[in-house]
Amino acid sequence: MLKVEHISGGYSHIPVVQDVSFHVGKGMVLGILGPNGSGKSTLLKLISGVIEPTAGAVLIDERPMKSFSSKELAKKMAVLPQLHANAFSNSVYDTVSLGRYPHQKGFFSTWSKEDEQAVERAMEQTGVLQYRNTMMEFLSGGEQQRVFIAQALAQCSQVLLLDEPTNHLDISHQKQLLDMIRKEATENGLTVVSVFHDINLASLYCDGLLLMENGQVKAHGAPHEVVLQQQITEVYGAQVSTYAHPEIPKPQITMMPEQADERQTLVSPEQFDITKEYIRLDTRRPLKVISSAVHNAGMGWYNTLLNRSIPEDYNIDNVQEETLQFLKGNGISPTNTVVMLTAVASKLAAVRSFKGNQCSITVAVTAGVGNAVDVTRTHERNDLPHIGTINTWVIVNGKLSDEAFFQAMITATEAKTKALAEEDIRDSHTCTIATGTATDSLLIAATQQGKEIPYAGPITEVGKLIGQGVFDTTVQAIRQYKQAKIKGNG
Ligand SMILES: Nc1ncnc2c1ncn2[C@@H]1O[C@H](COP(=O)(O)OP(=O)(O)OP(=O)(O)O)[C@@H](O)[C@H]1O
Repeated sequence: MLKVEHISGGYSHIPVVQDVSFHVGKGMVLGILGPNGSGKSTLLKLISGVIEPTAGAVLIDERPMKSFSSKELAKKMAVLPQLHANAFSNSVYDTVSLGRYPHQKGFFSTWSKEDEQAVERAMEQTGVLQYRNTMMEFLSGGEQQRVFIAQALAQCSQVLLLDEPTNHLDISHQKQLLDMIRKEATENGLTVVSVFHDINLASLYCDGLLLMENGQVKAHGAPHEVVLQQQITEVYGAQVSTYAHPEIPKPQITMMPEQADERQTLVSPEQFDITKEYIRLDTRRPLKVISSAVHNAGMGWYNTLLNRSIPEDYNIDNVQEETLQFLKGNGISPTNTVVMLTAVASKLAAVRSFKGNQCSITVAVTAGVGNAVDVTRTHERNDLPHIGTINTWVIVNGKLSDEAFFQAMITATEAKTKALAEEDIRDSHTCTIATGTATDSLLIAATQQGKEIPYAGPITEVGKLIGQGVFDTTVQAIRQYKQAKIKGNG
């Protein structure tokens, strides 16, 4: 649809954009990214013909842009510029209607039904219908921005060029506008080229991204090929971190602030609060946590870890709501706390620390093994999970990479399984050695301070600590559980 071939150009012979080429297919959205002054707006001006290229060409449907009359071109391409100097002394309706100029025929133009429909539709799409008779100067910056977008849409062109369309818009209107543009592209074949300052928005809404640096193309491709941690850090000169969007396959970035919280946090068993109701750890600085807990599972940052002792007849169907009530009732922040549940009495928890040369860990385990299962034989049974759970926490005084977090989970699970074998814990149905229970939960947390620990497999220092630590602590917790059962107070 739109082809830009080796285009160069700038202002009064100052070359800004140099040798830029790309192609945008019908119905595609291309986002132009780059730091201030990298030439994004100049590139848009070269494409729209506002400034004459010194080299290269722009083609629409394989036809050179130069060969279009200005009215013909306006039917093909609509432009939303960054600044709107002559915006005022018009009503909203009149401003949007200006977008129909290219469709007027003859010297005495007539306003057709089609013109009226296009204006009404554009005002509706951008949510400015309610302001139709209001003068532009009485609107907020964001409302004016939406009117100008309506004007560009009313033009009903095949290509839409936008320069920071979400500038001035709050998050709700950003979403509304970009959802609408995306829909116009996908459903009605509108081709869009838009400058973005917000890399995350560009990644969410664009099919392709073009990253500019000093007037040249630094990278061009799908969002996952352009939004790369090192590339963005280098081009923008700002330390960023990339992460996956939690719901859709689009990369996102976040800034890394210079002023991090540097208070040293070291977790040790003495900091655990063990009451009748729970085993609790509070830390000064949040821990990075990955867990299969019942409350705040997954990956996140939390100041409080809770392994809550519940009665055997606890109603698990209402667990989310009940947990929330429990936390609120005890003045514990629901958004800052990870919660596990156990039917084992808190006093039977084993909490121990293990020290290496580079890091240390604390392991806390409650081991209710009355209903242990052999995972390799559970396909032979069809009963529901019974209460009886091994809850394992591993807290590392150190900085784990993502890879190390997952390796720590594997290492801890293997060590737990070995502890069950050591203690001859068996599946009551198959009489084979159990590998865990039906509802085991695991938590790996780290202070994320100090030099990064890249791996946590069994032959790394932290892996060795986790292997020995989880094994010893689980064995101790199982023995305490067995003892209590014998005495009848477990
Ligand atoms: N009208 C102009 N006359 C002369 N130089 C200009 C003009 N407009 C922009 N420039 C220069 O061209 C270079 C690129 O500017 P441009 O506006 O294209 O960058 P940009 O990537 O859109 O920046 P921003 O993110 O700040 O909007 C800058 O060095 C700028 O000073």
